[in-house]
Amino acid sequence: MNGECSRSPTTGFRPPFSARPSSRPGGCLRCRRRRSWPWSGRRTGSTGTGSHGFRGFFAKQMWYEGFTIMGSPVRHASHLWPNDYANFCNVMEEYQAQMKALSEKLLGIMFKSLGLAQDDIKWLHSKTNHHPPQVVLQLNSYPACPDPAHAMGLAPHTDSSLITLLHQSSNATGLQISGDGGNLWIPVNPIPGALTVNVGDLMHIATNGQFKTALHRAVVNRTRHRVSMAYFYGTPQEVKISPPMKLVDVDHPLLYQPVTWKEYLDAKGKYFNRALEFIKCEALFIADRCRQL
Ligand SMILES: O=C(O)CCC(=O)C(=O)O
Ligand SMILES: [Fe+2]
Repeated sequence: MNGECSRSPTTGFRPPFSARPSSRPGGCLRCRRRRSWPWSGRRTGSTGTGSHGFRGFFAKQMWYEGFTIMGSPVRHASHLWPNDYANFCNVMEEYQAQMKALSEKLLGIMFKSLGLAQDDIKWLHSKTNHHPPQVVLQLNSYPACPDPAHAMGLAPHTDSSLITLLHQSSNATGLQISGDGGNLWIPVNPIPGALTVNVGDLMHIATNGQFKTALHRAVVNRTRHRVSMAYFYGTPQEVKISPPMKLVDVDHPLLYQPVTWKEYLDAKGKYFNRALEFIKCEALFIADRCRQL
């Protein structure tokens, strides 16, 4: 971890999870007096509401709460808004359908730009593959924070997906990206009507490092409550990801061992931002270690 986050005091803040449950979906988003969404602390397993899945890697709590959706959000939404969850669920399902189509189109273009044909990436095409790609929709909320310089929204991380399509609310800035391992951070400000596309770890593996995974973070805002929606498009559960041989030659040796997304997520769960290092091909891993001695 870097910068201001690591220097932050561990006291002085109340976490932003103070709202009462609302009976109306989105009601709290419209209410100026409420500082957060009503869903903190109800995460069970990998879906539902609460703090971020990777909070365990950081000593400090993130100024953040989220709602993770895989497939239908009905179970969690009906718990949050017992009398009125259908509209929310319909919108989320329609959004996921649109994002899926867009992700497949973008991935096709990205692979094509590397000279790859459909046959080289058969696993990508859900129509020809019996196992659908794994996808996750993550709703992120960053309430206004009284001292943004000493708080972290979402800690520096790379996404584990192939690609992530990110919608940011246009009322506040927050997303930042780093091309140099976290020394310099560049804002990626929202453009109304535009999505941000992040290259994730799986794409990095699948293209033998030609598309590089993007280190990013979200900072918080003193007066504005910011929200974002991240749609993570991954690979089918059982598929071992490794680059097509067209991307491997003497000048571009195979960088990573073949992994399924599940195996990669296990590595991410253990090593977090160093997970890619741990799935490197053994010879490269040893060479890296020797260089560090
Ligand atoms: O809120 C943002 O801009 C970033 C969200 C993000 O990086 C994520 O959900 O993985
Ligand atoms: Fe992310």
